[in-house]
Amino acid sequence: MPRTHILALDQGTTSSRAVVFDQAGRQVAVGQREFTQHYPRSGWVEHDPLAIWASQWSTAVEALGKADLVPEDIAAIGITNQRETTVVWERDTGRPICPAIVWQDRRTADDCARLKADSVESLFTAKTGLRLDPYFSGTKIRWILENIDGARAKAEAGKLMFGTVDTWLLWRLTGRSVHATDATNASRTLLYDIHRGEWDDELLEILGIPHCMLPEVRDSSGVFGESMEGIPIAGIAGDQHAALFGQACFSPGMAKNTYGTGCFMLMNTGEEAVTSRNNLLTTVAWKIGGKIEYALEGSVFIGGALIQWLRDEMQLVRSAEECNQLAATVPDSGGLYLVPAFTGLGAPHWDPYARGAAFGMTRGTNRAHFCRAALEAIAFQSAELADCMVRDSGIGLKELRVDGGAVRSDLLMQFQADLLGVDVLRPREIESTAAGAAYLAGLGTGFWKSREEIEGCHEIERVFSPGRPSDDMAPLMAGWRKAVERSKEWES
Ligand SMILES: Nc1ncnc2c1ncn2[C@@H]1O[C@H](COP(=O)(O)OP(=O)(O)O)[C@@H](O)[C@H]1O
Ligand SMILES: O=P(O)(O)OC[C@H](O)CO
Repeated sequence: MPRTHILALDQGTTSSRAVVFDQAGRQVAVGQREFTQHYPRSGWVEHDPLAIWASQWSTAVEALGKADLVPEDIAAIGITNQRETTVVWERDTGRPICPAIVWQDRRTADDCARLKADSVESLFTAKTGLRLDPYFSGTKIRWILENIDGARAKAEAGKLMFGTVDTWLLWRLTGRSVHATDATNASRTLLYDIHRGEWDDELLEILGIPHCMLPEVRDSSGVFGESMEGIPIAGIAGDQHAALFGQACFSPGMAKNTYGTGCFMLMNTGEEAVTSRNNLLTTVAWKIGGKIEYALEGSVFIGGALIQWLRDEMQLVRSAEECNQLAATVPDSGGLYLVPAFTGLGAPHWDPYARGAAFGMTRGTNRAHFCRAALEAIAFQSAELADCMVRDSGIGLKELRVDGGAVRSDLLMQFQADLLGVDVLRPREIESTAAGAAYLAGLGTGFWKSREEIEGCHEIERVFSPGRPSDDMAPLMAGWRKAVERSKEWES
């Protein structure tokens, strides 16, 4: 019997998802499960690696069940994942030695500041395309080696394994036999030279991380191993890279923005690793057929999570939909700006000490204004990224492809188009991340033959065109920039 479907495992920050795709690239079933976030101290964010694994596994079972398929129907598995989140486990027992340190975690801010004072940031940036920020895995690994009893000795003796979440899932899926990652995930660790395409011994030495802990780095598309059910695992990419692929942004200058927990804008720059002069990151778009293609990236830490915060912590609304309905009852935010620097600020500000703030409140400020300001904040942050990207690449943005949970908000999409002054294209399947993982796995096994075939699977559901003159938008953007400046260096 021919294998007819691809299974994408999309391990996100707040939930694990499994999505089954058919040959036409259409989603036929989805399983999704949230798992617990742990905030043991201010600025710390942790996950239980076993909860990640259990939730991911159960969503796969759920999705196959919903699609009425058995493992023998699946041609390949693609894995895509929250990036940078750091897992360290024992080679022998498979037991994690501590909770996973999540990408949002700021515990290594002081370590990064010390490294900056040692003037090594330019070295890290030149090799990795990143910055010395607690966001990335490198200083998180060092924290574990220095703070978990016996970890350093065990690591040096080859008894510990490091992995980003893709590696952790791959290792479990293959019955603990394959310890590997792909070049996109490696490019988020601060340890990988994106130009040479290798782990970098000089950076490992500076951070005191033994090479033997690291996974082998492979292409993003191609067979990594087989799951215990005999399904080839044939594609791996960090979620933002997978979304770029899933949105068929295959040519230089094409860009996408994903509105999930955070917002991540990536622009394909082809074979050229463009160095940013505007505080963006240079990253691996994907590695296929042994060839690395690159992207510029702007990473905003809190996007859709601001809406969750209004719902869960502030209890201002019962759902994201209600937030949108309320926001639509007012013509504007009434001068209110919300800066969601809950875990510091990412691109282009890079301030781990910034904290969330609300500015411009008056006696007339109400719940609807908060909802509107929250949606607008997501768009303002993304507009700042687009501005930097255009200046860095020298390529004018022709359109922006969007995806992720928060693009369900028409109000947000329209406001984004108004701010950017270009069309915002929302695809039929807003889960581009999962689609990208599926495409990479499908290409890796011959299920799909070419990028052209994949382009044919990509359908636009709605185009939001700019509807307001730029003269209206410039003062709003100026107000946003003022608010951001005031939220900086709050905690020190
Ligand atoms: N209708 C909506 N309007 C605005 N935001 C929404 C809406 N629906 C979902 N969201 C936001 O989208 C985010 C979830 O998107 P998703 O792509 O699933 O995130 P992740 O992969 O980061 O877990 C949540 O933060 C949620 O608040
Ligand atoms: O889980 P997401 O979709 O918010 O993505 C997280 C990013 O990969 C972090 O860099």
